[in-house]
Amino acid sequence: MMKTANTIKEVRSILEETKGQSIALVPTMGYLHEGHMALVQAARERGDIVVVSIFVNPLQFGPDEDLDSYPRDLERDLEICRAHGVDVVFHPAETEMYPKKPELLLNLESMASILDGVRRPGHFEGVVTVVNKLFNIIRPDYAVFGEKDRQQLMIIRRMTEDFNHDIKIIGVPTERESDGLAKSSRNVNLSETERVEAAAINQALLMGRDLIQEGVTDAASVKERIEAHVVDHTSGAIDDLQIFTHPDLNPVQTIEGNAIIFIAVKFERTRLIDNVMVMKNDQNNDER
Ligand SMILES: Nc1ncnc2c1ncn2[C@@H]1O[C@H](COP(=O)(O)OP(=O)(O)OP(=O)(O)O)[C@@H](O)[C@H]1O
Ligand SMILES: CC(C)(CO)[C@@H](O)C(=O)[O-]
Ligand code: BAL
Repeated sequence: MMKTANTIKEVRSILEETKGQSIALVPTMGYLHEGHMALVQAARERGDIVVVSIFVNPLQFGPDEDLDSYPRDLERDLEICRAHGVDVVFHPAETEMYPKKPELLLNLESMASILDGVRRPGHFEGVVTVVNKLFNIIRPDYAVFGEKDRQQLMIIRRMTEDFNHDIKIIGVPTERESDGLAKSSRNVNLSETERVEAAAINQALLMGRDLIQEGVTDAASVKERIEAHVVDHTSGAIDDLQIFTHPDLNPVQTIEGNAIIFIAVKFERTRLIDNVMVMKNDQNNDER
């Protein structure tokens, strides 16, 4: 039977009883969807005990961001977890995670000097701080994150290494709606029209990927074509659009090797992100 815990003491005592079994943690901010369940599935394949944490972490939201309108529905989330065989849900209150204003915040260097590290100042510091706390509270053997938030995944891998956490970080490919839109809790905050338009984000990325694979090497022209597609098909504004080398995340002008295209699009109430990997030397892309 699934167990739920609201306090650190409770979750530790539940996990104490599972001693000797491996633990796989799936950190989330709730309002769960099939993307989260792909993470749960990956966790289930590795760990004996699957723990899902649900915590909307205020520390990773900027003052003008959507902390208040971030969708929440704990009862629905618990039902979904139960139906997917999750063993433990950890759902702490803000006062449990931050009884005091943290004196120590983790600071980030170059990996947060691009993309959402720049667009959302302080965001990744908030993410790595809470993930570091979750790692210390749950002490998992595995922790699972989505490639939709690829920069986050890369930063968490690095934080795990820097802090010598003995935890294997698992990355899971992006789950998509049938029209290609990356599943995201925030999609519910799109208007009906925006939801239809938002399919153009992934279409544009795939078009960019195709151009590169057909031999276009000039990053600026690829970006221009992607931008034109999004502008023509949506009412959203491009907040960010960058092509970086994979896996080093260096800015690229002439695309010669593997690359990642990142995009962020702002609709009226909602900012969506997506990315695709472009493997130049073989056809083994991680996306459709
Ligand atoms: N479509 C998806 N496919 C795979 N993993 C996903 C997907 N959406 C979210 N995740 C992963 O789920 C974990 C928890 O993410 P979170 O709770 O913020 O959900 P989200 O849908 O990304 O919400 P948001 O709307 O805030 O972007 C993260 O590791 C994230 O990368
Ligand atoms: C990893 C995470 C749960 C930390 O709050 C969050 O950034 C998310 O949901 O991706
Ligand atoms: N999915 C990343 C969490 C955030 O946007 O704050």
